[in-house]
Amino acid sequence: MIRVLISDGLDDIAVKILSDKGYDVLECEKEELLDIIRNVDVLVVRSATKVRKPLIDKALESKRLKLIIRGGVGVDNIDVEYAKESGIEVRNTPTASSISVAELTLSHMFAVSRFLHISNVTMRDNKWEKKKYEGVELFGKTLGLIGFGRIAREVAKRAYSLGMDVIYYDILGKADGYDEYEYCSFDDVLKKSDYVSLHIPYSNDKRNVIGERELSLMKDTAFLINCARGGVVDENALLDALNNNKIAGAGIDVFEEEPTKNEQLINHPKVSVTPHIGASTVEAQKRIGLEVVDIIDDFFNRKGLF
Ligand SMILES: NC(=O)C1=CN([C@@H]2O[C@H](COP(=O)(O)OP(=O)(O)OC[C@H]3O[C@@H](n4cnc5c(N)ncnc54)[C@H](O)[C@@H]3O)[C@@H](O)[C@H]2O)C=CC1
Ligand SMILES: O=C(O)CCC(=O)C(=O)O
Repeated sequence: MIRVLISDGLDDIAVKILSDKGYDVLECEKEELLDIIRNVDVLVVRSATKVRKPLIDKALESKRLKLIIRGGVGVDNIDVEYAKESGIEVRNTPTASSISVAELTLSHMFAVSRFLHISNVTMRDNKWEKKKYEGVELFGKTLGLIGFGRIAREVAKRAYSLGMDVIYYDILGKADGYDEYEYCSFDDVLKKSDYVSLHIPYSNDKRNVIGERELSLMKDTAFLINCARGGVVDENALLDALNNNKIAGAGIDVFEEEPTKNEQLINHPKVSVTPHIGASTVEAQKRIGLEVVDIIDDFFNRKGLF
């Protein structure tokens, strides 16, 4: 029987379909993984479980693990090269959560523009700070996207329909078929935008894409939104920029360390925070779950093992 181990959870419908199809489905906490990994064929994770060399080496003791699936986009929590060298296939679900992350990005843009984050806190403290909370409209402003892949394109479409001008930079260059948006250099996106939103993967080679230099290029009135990965932004440089009024605010879903202990950042009045919930919607998790089922079916049918 093909055994599928789910760490970090998977949508209930997907778990039921897998069981109904005859897979032996186990769910475990990440602390139990090292004990169980030798006895499974498939490992399904989200972002909390780190699949590094020690865990892969444990799996190699039995050579049973054949497939690791990241139920999500970023595979920075998996040592993909080492897994592949060890004969273990790694897959992800790249499109399933794009709309959810795009909507969260817009949510942070609205939050910081209209003080939703801070008035939710102060009103619970019996304060009525109406005069302090004169915000700005998104309409007519410029949104600058760093990275122009699947999520950024969903953000662009929505921002454009709100009356924003959209500019973008991507290491791959200008994208075909998007003439309503302007392609700019990296520095020009930072200089021209009222909102800079990051939609790039985390890379060990280029950790802090946004640091002191980049923040200094932004307008004093601009907002930085990070629903991509912690570590893409230098959190100390961001705090300095916020405290020195170098930028107007930030919306952050992802942190250098998760769960974050950066209390200065999460309690900052100019910052709207969420605990890495970009993909945490009913719809995205259902799509991810169903895609995970398809990946497992395809993999074992392809190998003639099921
Ligand atoms: N907050 C959350 O819960 C979620 C966060 N994410 C993050 O969002 C990231 C983007 O996801 P997608 O749009 O689906 O990926 P994608 O692969 O479709 O797009 C990423 C784009 O960034 C570009 N890029 C890479 N490095 C760059 C750099 N240094 N400067 C400029 N462009 C660069 C690539 O060429 C590509 O076009 C993921 O890698 C993941 O880390 C994804 C899903 C959920
Ligand atoms: O699984 C999650 O909630 C994290 C989503 C994410 O960051 C991703 O898919 O890259």
